[in-house]
Amino acid sequence: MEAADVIIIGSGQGGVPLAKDFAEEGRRVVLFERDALGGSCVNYGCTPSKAFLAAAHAVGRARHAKELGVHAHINVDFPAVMDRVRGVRDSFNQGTQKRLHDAGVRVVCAEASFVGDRTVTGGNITVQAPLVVINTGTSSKIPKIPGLAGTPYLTNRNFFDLKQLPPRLLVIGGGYIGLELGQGLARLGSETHLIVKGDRVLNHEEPDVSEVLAEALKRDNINIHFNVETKKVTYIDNVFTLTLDNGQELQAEAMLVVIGREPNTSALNVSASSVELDAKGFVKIDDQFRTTCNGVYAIGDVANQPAFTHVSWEDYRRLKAILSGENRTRADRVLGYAVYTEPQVGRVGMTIEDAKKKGINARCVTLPVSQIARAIEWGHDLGFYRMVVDNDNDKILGATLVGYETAELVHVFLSLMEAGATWQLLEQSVHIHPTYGEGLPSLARLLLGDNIPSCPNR
Ligand SMILES: Cc1cc2nc3c(=O)[nH]c(=O)nc-3n(C[C@H](O)[C@H](O)[C@H](O)COP(=O)(O)OP(=O)(O)OC[C@H]3O[C@@H](n4cnc5c(N)ncnc54)[C@H](O)[C@@H]3O)c2cc1C
Ligand SMILES: NC(=O)c1ccc[n+]([C@@H]2O[C@H](COP(=O)([O-])OP(=O)(O)OC[C@H]3O[C@@H](n4cnc5c(N)ncnc54)[C@H](O)[C@@H]3O)[C@@H](O)[C@H]2O)c1
Repeated sequence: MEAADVIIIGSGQGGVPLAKDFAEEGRRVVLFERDALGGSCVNYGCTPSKAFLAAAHAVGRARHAKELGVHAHINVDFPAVMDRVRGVRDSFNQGTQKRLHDAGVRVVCAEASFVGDRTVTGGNITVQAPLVVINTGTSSKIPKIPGLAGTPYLTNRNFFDLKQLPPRLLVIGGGYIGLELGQGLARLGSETHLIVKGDRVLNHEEPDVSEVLAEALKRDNINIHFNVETKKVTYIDNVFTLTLDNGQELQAEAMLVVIGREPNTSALNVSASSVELDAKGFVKIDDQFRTTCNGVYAIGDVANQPAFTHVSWEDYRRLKAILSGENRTRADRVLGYAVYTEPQVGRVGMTIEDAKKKGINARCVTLPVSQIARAIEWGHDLGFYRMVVDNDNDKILGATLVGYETAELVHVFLSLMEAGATWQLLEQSVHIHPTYGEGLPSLARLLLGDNIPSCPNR
């Protein structure tokens, strides 16, 4: 048995900086990682998917340029696209390795499991420490479709290893990953079918967000099959055949299965400790990241936090502050996120439905992007900006922005909400013409009762 000051399990987005900081302070830190350093974000998530979408959206924009009178001849060099994606991913992965090495973290390349309350084993070593942080993330949930097991289907784990563009693609799941990667491959040239269990894509979002996205996907020639389930899969002569419950059969050379995530806790053997899991297998934590076992904390996706990199990273900052004696919690932060389809979805805070459920006296206003001069000039007609405000104190409660690069624009709301601003502050702001940002004070002006947003030249 070895002794350390800190054990980190999993090199996710919070675990890596935590390990680095503690090691730089001179503490003995042991980090267990069973797969690639840097976790999902760096190796199978954000980094490769966004590098991939850079190519896909370049094609999409070139193709849609015909609406501007520009007719492009597009030649996709798919192996070069994917080489670049893997190059970006590898550089981030190597950066993670270097940061941990330079800080003096002892990295154990092995799966870790508990053998006692603060005692962890893996890769032929057993370590005990007063502080253990679990940052093991999630993995793809795989449906029990007859015939699926054993076929070379894709998940986010192996998608970025693709070498050739599949001529045809089936995507099971109409959530974040299905839409981002499905739209991406469609734009690069795969004939794409999206299989959606319910009656809309992105079903965690407001219904009109789903409508805009469905229209955008149709414009990319994606075939969306709503209200269907998959009954059977066969894979013969390098072709998948998917039988739907309405009897329809679809065929493709590639099939992407993206129906959600499940926590990486089964290998942890938490029953050897007092760490408790919830009914879905996530690690139970309190507002200060404490598990039910003294000295053991959990951060990021595995603790059932909103599954985003910036959340796991912010968990690290807050946990570090808590461990150094500050009275911080995870409960008081304004969280946003984005979906990197085209158009994008930028979200922060509450929707009007969320506000109503909480009993808040709230209202919302919505401005179609087609009312914004910049959108008209640039030929973008899909999307809308929406803001939710509290009627009692005028504070901004949330925003949904669907349109061009709204992942950037939504930060205006993140900052306003972090500052506790009222909508009148936004209404009085003078934004630059002609920009998409100009639509935000116009949106606020709708609360004054203006029917036509006061945007120059409109
Ligand atoms: C395709 C895709 C695209 C995404 N895009 C975005 C995006 O654009 N923006 C965004 O904010 N988020 C995005 N996400 C979500 C984001 O990747 C995750 O929320 C983020 O990685 C959370 O990380 P984490 O710190 O919880 O753990 P992870 O990054 O999942 O890391 C956990 C690590 O723990 C390791 N591990 C697990 N069990 C053990 C064990 N027993 N022993 C040792 N090691 C173990 C795993 O191998 C893994 O390396 C995306 C996810 C996917 C799948
Ligand atoms: N831009 C980003 O920040 C980004 C991008 C990708 C992923 N992520 C994170 O990763 C998480 C996982 O993404 P995801 O797309 O796997 O999950 P998701 O929860 O977004 O979507 C999964 C979809 O699959 C559907 N589904 C469930 N079971 C099904 C079945 N048997 N057949 C067909 N459809 C089924 C669900 O109804 C849902 O619409 C996201 O929730 C998000 O937190 C973030």
